Amino acid sequence: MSRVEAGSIQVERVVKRFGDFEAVRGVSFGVGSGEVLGLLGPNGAGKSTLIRMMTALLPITEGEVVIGGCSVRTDPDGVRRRIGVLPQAMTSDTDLTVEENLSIYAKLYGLEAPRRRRSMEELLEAVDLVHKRKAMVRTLSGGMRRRLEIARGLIHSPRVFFLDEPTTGLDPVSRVRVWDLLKRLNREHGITMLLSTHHMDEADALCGRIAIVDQGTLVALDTSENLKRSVPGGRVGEEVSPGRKPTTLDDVFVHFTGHVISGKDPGGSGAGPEEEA
Ligand SMILES: Nc1ncnc2c1ncn2[C@@H]1O[C@H](COP(=O)(O)OP(=O)(O)OP(=O)(O)O)[C@@H](O)[C@H]1O
Repeated sequence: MSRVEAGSIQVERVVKRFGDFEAVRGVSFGVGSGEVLGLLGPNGAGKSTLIRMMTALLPITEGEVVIGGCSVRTDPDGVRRRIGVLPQAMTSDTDLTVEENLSIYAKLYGLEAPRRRRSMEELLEAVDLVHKRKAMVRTLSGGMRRRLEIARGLIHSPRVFFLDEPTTGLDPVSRVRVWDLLKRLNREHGITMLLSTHHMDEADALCGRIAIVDQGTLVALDTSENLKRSVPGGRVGEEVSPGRKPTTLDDVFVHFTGHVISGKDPGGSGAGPEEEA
């Protein structure tokens, strides 16, 4: 299989029904290998349901998802091997060390000892936690813990990484640090990323293209710039005339969904500041 295929995602006419309720209503889109796609939408739009189907956690009612040439319907285990997942909630074990958390996941994925050691070393380096390898997770700052969980999600070298609200709850410094890490992982390793977020600045900072979902339907999919231009009267960058404000992704979001953005907490809550230089 070529590298291009290994990191690609195809979502074809995907439907999810819970009883009579259609939470996802025939969504189709593709993500190219190495692309970073943002998934935006108001609460209840169907983002999590879509991601849970794409990550083989929830059966698809109709349609198909193919990741790296592997069907979620017919080969969910194959999909699980090809993808990494960063859940919204922090799920690392606080009573284990950084290294132990990584090691458990590496073993779960069946990585043999030499590859396990190599992968752990590379990732500890990548997420800048070498100096914390023996630290108990409960002693880490929120930002460090999130970086550990990013490393954990990549322990088996997946070509595709799903991230559910990767920086929610982090303080501003930690958020930017996680953004920088994700950008570097994408740039240097070509990892395809699909991330859901409630933060327009995050989508703008990280995502090559942005998909907006509302009431189970894909209502827009394009680059941030093109989305801004597509809003009536939308102006970006140098096109902005003096005295006029540029169109923001917030404006785009309101235009396509009729909702104002929820969950705007770039100041974070409760995760504590970074404890390191
Ligand atoms: N297991 C379930 N049974 C019934 N309805 C469900 C189930 N899971 C989700 N839903 C419904 O499907 C719709 C989409 O929910 P989903 O969690 O995917 O939205 P979301 O876009 O991720 O929202 P949020 O941003 O709040 O996380 C909602 O109306 C939700 O109540």
